Amino acid sequence: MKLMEKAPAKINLALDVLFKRPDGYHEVEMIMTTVDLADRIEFADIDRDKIIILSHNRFVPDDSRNLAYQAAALLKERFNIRRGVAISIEKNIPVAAGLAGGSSDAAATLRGLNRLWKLNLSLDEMAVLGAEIGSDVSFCVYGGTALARGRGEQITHLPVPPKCWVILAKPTIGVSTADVYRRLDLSAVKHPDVNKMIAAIERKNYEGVCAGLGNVLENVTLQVYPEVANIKDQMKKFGADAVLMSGSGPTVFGLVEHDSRMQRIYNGLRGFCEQVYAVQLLGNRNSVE
Ligand SMILES: C[C@](O)(CO)[C@H](O)COP(=O)(O)OP(=O)(O)OC[C@H]1O[C@@H](n2ccc(N)nc2=O)[C@H](O)[C@@H]1O
Ligand SMILES: Nc1ncnc2c1ncn2[C@@H]1O[C@H](COP(=O)(O)OP(=O)(O)OP(=O)(O)O)[C@@H](O)[C@H]1O
Repeated sequence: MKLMEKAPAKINLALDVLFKRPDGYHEVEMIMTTVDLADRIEFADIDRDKIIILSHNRFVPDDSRNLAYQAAALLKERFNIRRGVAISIEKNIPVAAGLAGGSSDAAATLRGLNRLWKLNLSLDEMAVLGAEIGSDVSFCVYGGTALARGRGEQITHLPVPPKCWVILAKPTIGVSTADVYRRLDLSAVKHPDVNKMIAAIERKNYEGVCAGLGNVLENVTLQVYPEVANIKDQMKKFGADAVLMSGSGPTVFGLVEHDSRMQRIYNGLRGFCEQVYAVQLLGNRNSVE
């Protein structure tokens, strides 16, 4: 038997870090939302008791370093599954971009194998398992829009944000999340107002969402990679209503309401940035269905 799951990318509309915890992780408050750019993952039964990862993207590991592999291995171990599976990843989300591509693949693998292996797990149960794989995986199990707390695994669902275009631009550098958190100096950050962002989302107030964008990791990455600042400047120049780096970067996103302005920004950025996407903000929980 074969089945398919969609694994959408996320952006962080707000990312605040409260403090560094004794376990080395950082306590965060983030507003995450899914966008209409997704990997497609196919799961197929195979005869041998083995996990096989297939992908045409040379940056995607095909062994136990792959987060989809780790999700399958976790389910096999936890539920004593003695079956094999071939996991084919059609990679559409840029890798090491701050868009949770690997985490979303892991979450889609939990959902897909839950169906293939008839495990009967709820989304809440899969979200708890997902946290063992990575901090962004729990959110990705649900998709939609949420406040994520703790190290990212405590999820409170939020309504769909106001409709708009999201232009994503990824400079040709890969950023290590661990490295960005390590460099963060909490005494020198400007904290975003996460509650204000939640209120703007609840009221479907597009201007409020634009005004509230903020990410305490942005300056850390900007200082190491000036090309990220350059893309931010260009996006503003071409007319984005608001611009922010997603997650630990390096992808920058710009929000815009009108189709014609979206087209202008997209065309302008394509001139000097290879990976540019114009996508819709999905933000509802059906985005993973
Ligand atoms: C930057 C974000 O993507 C924003 O959504 C997340 O906070 C990071 O999520 P992630 O990539 O799933 O993170 P993980 O794979 O769990 O952790 C990677 C590394 O980032 C650091 N890390 C991550 C999450 C967190 N709350 N505090 C941290 O300090 C840790 O050094 C960890 O070793
Ligand atoms: N399924 C996967 N897809 C892409 N990268 C993966 C996958 N599994 C493991 N990786 C590894 O994870 C690294 C980070 O890639 P990923 O695309 O998940 O980063 P990211 O978007 O910055 O994640 P996050 O926003 O959660 O920090 C890659 O360099 C790659 O080696």
